[in-house]
Amino acid sequence: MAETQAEKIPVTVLTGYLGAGKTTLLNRILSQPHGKKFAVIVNEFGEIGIDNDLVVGADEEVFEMNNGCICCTVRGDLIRIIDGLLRRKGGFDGIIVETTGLADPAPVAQTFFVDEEVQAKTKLDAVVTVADAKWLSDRLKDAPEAKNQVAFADVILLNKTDLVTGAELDAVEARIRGINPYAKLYRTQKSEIDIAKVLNQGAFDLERVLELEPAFLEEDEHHHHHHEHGEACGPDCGHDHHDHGHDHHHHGLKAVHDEEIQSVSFSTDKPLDPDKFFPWVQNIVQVEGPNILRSKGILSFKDDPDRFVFQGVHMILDGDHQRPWKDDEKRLSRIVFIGRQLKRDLLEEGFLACVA
Ligand SMILES: Nc1nc2c(ncn2[C@@H]2O[C@H](COP(=O)(O)OP(=O)(O)OP(=O)(O)O)[C@@H](O)[C@H]2O)c(=O)[nH]1
Repeated sequence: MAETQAEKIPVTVLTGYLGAGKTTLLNRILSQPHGKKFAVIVNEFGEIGIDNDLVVGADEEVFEMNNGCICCTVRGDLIRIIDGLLRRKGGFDGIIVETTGLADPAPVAQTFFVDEEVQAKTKLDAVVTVADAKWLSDRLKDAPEAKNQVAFADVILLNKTDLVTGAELDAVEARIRGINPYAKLYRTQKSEIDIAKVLNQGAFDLERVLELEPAFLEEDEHHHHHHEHGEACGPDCGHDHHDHGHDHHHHGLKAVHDEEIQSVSFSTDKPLDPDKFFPWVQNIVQVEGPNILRSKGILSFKDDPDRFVFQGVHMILDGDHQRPWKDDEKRLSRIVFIGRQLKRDLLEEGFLACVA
């Protein structure tokens, strides 16, 4: 039976470069008393699942695609997860897909037009891009996916307005407008926005996407490129190579390789010494800051009942006690760095030297 547009579940794709404020926005959406039931799909670029734990009220409705390889698996994985969601009883008022900061939104958006089953039951409502007012101009120069994220947006949150001057803000807004004059744009701090401006936009305009990327709906067989991404694919990278053909040539995904953006992550079950950890991490992001785009960690400190969560964007670090470790929870300290030319051995040695 044919379903009308109205009966389809709206899907919001939340994108934005590393550390721009996507998770902050997601948490806002989930915390507001809207009385709606959302399914959240979190896709992350990293070897260890951390994003999932940072989402408030994470439960079985948070699906993490911890595939370590953004380009090749995201679409197959996404289809599998959405198929699973659609089979669940009760249904959802909406699906929110938070993409990795490095993702080109094109293949994600493509999912909702190419897969028949998904297409029958869902509709892409809007691509919402969170842009970092402080770093976006730099990323537009060196990261094609940052440009694509702006280009694909229906709604743009120009976030972190507190970190720039009024003149800088006007300049970055002008850059955005040069790339995407159509999107609704809101200036925000801590991604604070009325969710009615983000959800149920009915804004995704396929025509405009086709204009930007004429090859958008082309099918082809080029799905053997994942090894270009080297570090991104671990030995347990669960690729589904039989998934729907997707086309790397047309989506600028090679840029991920060309720029050698990679992630390294480490973990230890031995408690850390905060007096060793903080000086170390502060120093490393100062020294390696330009190369470290993003860092994050969930840490267990000696004699501390609370989980400590920290995040960094370049050399700006932010951290806090999150909540007590649960009795049945493994007190594992995990840390992830995403960046260019990362010195894995140096980082690992430094991190492990913080054990109490
Ligand atoms: N100064 C400032 N910091 C902000 C603002 N919004 C978010 N942050 C901080 O920026 C960091 C990154 O925010 P997240 O919401 O985790 O960003 P993200 O886009 O989800 O990051 P990834 O998932 O790593 O790509 C956090 O430490 C936030 O607290 C803002 O408006 N101003």
